[in-house]
Amino acid sequence: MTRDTPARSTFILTLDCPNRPGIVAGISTRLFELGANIADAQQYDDTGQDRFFMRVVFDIAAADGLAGRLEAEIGALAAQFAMRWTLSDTARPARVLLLVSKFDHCLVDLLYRWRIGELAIAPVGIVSNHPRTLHADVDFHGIPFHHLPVTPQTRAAQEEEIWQLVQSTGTELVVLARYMQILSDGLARKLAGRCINIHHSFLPGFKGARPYHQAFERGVKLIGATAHYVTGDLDEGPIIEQDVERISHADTPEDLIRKGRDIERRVLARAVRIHVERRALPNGRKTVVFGH
Ligand SMILES: Nc1nc2c(c(=O)[nH]1)N[C@@H](CN(C=O)c1ccc(C(=O)N[C@@H](CCC(=O)O)C(=O)O)cc1)CN2
Repeated sequence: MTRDTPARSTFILTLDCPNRPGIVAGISTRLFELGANIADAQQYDDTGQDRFFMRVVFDIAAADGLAGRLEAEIGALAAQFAMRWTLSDTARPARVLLLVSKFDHCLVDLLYRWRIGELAIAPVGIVSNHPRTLHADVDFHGIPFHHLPVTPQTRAAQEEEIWQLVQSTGTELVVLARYMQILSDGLARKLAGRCINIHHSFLPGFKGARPYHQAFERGVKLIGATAHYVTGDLDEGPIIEQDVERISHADTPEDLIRKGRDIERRVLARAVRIHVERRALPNGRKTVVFGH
């Protein structure tokens, strides 16, 4: 951009609504009238649910109060179509709270991708139910670390501390980076649609604890990892991303855990990117994930 070119902002609009004619025309016309340029548009018509999904990336002349005006204009149109919608300024990274337990390979991987600018996130805190000494060799780059130990007796109080942290830091996304505590229904509801977990199996196989040991006993030939939104039903939340790798009869549970670490890391990183780029739209028990 030269000195004379006026600054432009880029926004991502996502929407879903009952399907009917005129949705795309309505959105594109309204954006045109606002002086926006549509750079990318993807849509999906779920004929089974009679529901329409769309993701639009557009740029527009930067101006004070622009986001507020866009929200008012799009909100008026959304009301006509009974849309659920989100509008994000791509210049503002998502504020992310990272939760971890003993195993920090996914956490370290996310911090690396953030540090090199690959992931557009703003880590606001790291929470572990284990002490900082367990991760003594990990540089958290000044991100506040919160040791919040938990027992069955203290779970409610510990979750309240997490919730207070979410609110006080303006957290927009909570990532369970191998956080091995089951969130209560209450906290899962408060974080609906903005809490991602990495489960170390190819769901729906091997839910719950120790999935690699379950897989070893079953004699599988593929292991995998699944990133999903967290709900009150353990490991049942809408799936965002998955991947697998081949294993053999000669692999021990420790081999599966070792091979699984790389799958977990890349699946979680992809899911966080999909979420912060607003490519995942909830669709009942499933998700619509637009291309990238
Ligand atoms: N409400 C939800 N909470 C969590 C989910 C979820 O889908 N919904 N995913 C889990 C992660 N997870 C598997 O990926 C998982 C974590 C923990 C357990 C478990 O049995 N935990 C024991 C304690 C284990 C320990 O202290 O080491 C427990 O909480 O009683 C199973 C699966 C994260 N939370």
